[in-house]
Amino acid sequence: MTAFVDIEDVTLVYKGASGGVHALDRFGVSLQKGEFAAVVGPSGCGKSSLMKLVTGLLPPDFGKIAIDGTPVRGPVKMAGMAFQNPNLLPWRKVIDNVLLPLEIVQPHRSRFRREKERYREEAKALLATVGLDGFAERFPWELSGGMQQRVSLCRALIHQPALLMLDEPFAALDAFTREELWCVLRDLWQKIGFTVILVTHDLREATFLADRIHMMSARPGRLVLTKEIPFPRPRPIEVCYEAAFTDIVHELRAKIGEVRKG
Ligand SMILES: Nc1ncnc2c1ncn2[C@@H]1O[C@H](COP(=O)(O)OP(=O)(O)OP(=O)(O)O)[C@@H](O)[C@H]1O
Repeated sequence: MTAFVDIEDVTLVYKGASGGVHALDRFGVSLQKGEFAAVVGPSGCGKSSLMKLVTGLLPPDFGKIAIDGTPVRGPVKMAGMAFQNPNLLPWRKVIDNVLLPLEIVQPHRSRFRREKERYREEAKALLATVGLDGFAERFPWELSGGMQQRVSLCRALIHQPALLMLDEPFAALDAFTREELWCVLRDLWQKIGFTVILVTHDLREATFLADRIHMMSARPGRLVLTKEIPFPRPRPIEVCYEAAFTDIVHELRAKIGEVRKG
């Protein structure tokens, strides 16, 4: 089967006055359509750089990336993105933050004015799916951090991207809210069926959510191992408290420890 996301042998060097930073070295993984992948690794190993390459915000120095068979040569329209900071615009209501990509990304942009009511209904339905029914007309600063991150997920998904790129989206949340949001993401993914690349430091998060976890070495980031997560779907949150789950987390933690020491 051909891969939906194919990252092949990518190398990235940030050029600078002091000789450059070798961020990624011949990194490669591939994802099937609808797969949930997590990328973990020591701090500074090049995880965010990988996200920039896959979304076409930076070109690799070597190697190639293709999405759905098309080489990435510039910003990728079929990707939605969410980051650690929800980055909502404080002067726009929740619904207008969610609608923002539709004002930018074609073909929605040309239709937006004409079909605004339909789009607003879609945004409200998506907000309801993440538990924010009735919050569409609020401003971001009236919402908790977890609620803002739910809005950020809706904004990433409103244009129905085939690929969702997440860079530490839950890192700033408390442990309970984080687990709640894992379930929100799990449910959205199961309902809609997009492909996900999740960058995270949290090994429990990766093990709960992902089909496969890819571990990177310390910088320059190389692929060290790929771990298949065997728990059946749908996964209840209780799986995180089972011995088999904890064993995987410990195994990954030990491996990251080795990788950090080089
Ligand atoms: N624009 C840039 N110019 C120069 N060096 C950069 C730039 N962006 C990142 N780097 C360097 O590239 C390396 C990889 O950075 P990156 O942010 O991709 O790592 P990361 O794994 O996401 O880090 P963390 O886990 O701490 O978030 C780091 O050494 C970083 O300092």
